[in-house]
Amino acid sequence: MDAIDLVLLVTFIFLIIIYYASYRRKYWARKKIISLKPGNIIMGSTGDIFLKKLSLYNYHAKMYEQLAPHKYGGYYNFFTPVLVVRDPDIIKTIFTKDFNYFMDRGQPLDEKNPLSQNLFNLKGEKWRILRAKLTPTFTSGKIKIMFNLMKECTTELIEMIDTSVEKEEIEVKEMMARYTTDVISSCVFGLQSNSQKDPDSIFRQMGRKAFNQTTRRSVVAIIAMVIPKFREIFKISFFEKDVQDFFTSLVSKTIKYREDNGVERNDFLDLLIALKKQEVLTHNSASGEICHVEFTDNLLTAQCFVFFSAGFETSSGTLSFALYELAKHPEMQEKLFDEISETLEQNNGSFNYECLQQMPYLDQVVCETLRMYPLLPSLVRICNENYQLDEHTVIDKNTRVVIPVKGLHYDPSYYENPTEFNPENFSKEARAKRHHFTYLPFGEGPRICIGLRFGLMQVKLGLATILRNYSVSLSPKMSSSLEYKLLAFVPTPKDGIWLKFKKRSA
Ligand code: HEM
Repeated sequence: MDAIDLVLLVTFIFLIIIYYASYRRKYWARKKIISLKPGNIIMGSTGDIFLKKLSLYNYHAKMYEQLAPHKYGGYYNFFTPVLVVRDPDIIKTIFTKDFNYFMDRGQPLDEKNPLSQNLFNLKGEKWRILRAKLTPTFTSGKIKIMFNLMKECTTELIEMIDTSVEKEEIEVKEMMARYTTDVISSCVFGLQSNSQKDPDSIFRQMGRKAFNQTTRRSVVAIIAMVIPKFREIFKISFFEKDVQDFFTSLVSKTIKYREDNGVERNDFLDLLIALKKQEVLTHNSASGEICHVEFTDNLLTAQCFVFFSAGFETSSGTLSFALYELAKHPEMQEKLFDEISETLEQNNGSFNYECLQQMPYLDQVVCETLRMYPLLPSLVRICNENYQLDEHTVIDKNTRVVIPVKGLHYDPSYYENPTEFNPENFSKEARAKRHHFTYLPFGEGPRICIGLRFGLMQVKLGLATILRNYSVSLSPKMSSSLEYKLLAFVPTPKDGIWLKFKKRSA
């Protein structure tokens, strides 16, 4: 091939891409649905992430603002049209009444990878059966039993802060991750991860690896934006192989040990082993087909893994953001400290499950933290059948539907001065006035976070324990607003969260 042929070939390929892009980018216009300007020829509306250095975390909030005042509208993720639903009534219908059309998140599933068969990824009937079986594992009764395991970890939390408090300042994101890693390891696997004593414990190393924004992960994320099925086609797991191997071997060894020695520990693993004994689960789906789900060791391992991965980073993030906001607002911190002191006085100086549930201001602070810093800034559902959204619009089968959680949480028509941290947003009166579907830090409907109660409990226990012992203030190197890593899928402050801790007198 000579140089002219090569130039012609390149021009031809370029023209095909332009033609394909401009055809795809007219999708919303063809459907007469309002949409954002297609933006960059290759990247679509997503170009803002790369060109304007807008973090993925802030991106969907921006979509939400730009599509105002419409109830819904489209944008283009590279070449893929995505529907953003802004209206809380429609969101409610999608999450609840018409859930059957929007059951799945469109996560890639790899039949050969045991860890991929977890509750977060699973689709359709298989998800439905597993969810029904796992739900009783998370009742308040079961969480209450695990409370003592959780509480043991707070003794080490205080020891860990005591040993670090001599330092000028502490990076709390990492510190809180060490606490939640210990809690989750104890309550899920029944093992002491020792992450609070040893920052480089194997559990913490694996947890860090599972969430770090590596180059590999960024490249995979970008390719998956261009070709949504990329990970599914090439069976590319989100988690690195050594992380997967570590958890697979850990769970199988622990199950064997417990089964051989008749050990019971009242943790998630015990509850999952009990399900295993129920053998094959069958269910007659709505379509009449029979679906079999066998509760094998692999399926069990996948659930342990998702409890670990979904459980520690979300809770440690919430804790760190709460401490950051309380450091910025000493008057709120003191109000919370007073509530903690009173509660302790009435409970012989010790927290129990019930008293933590009965601390209204603690609840308001945690809810407000989750409003300002939702750990999943948007929720995704795939429409599995053509769906009549309203009298004008049908959503086509396989359309990706985004619920812009962060956008709703920062909408001034629902939250006055949304960029200000204000726990009064969650007073009884304020809650009663607001549409329920304008606050979605745990999602909603049948696919709502299964670990909600557990997550809230570990956050509240951690926060109350810390504030009972220390007051916190901002390190001088912290600015009053946070910048986030560009492609991280949970909000990750670029330079960490640095706080000063001062021991309170006993
Ligand atoms: C503050 C802590 C937490 C936050 C903010 C959080 C948030 C979320 C959100 C937003 C979803 C998606 C819901 C939807 O799509 O409608 C989710 C799902 C899920 N979460 Fe959590 N989560 C937290 C803690 C936990 C914990 C502690 C566990 C387990 C021990 C857990 C396990 C899961 C699982 C398994 C799912 C998938 C549920 C399903 O698809 O049926 N989460 N979480």
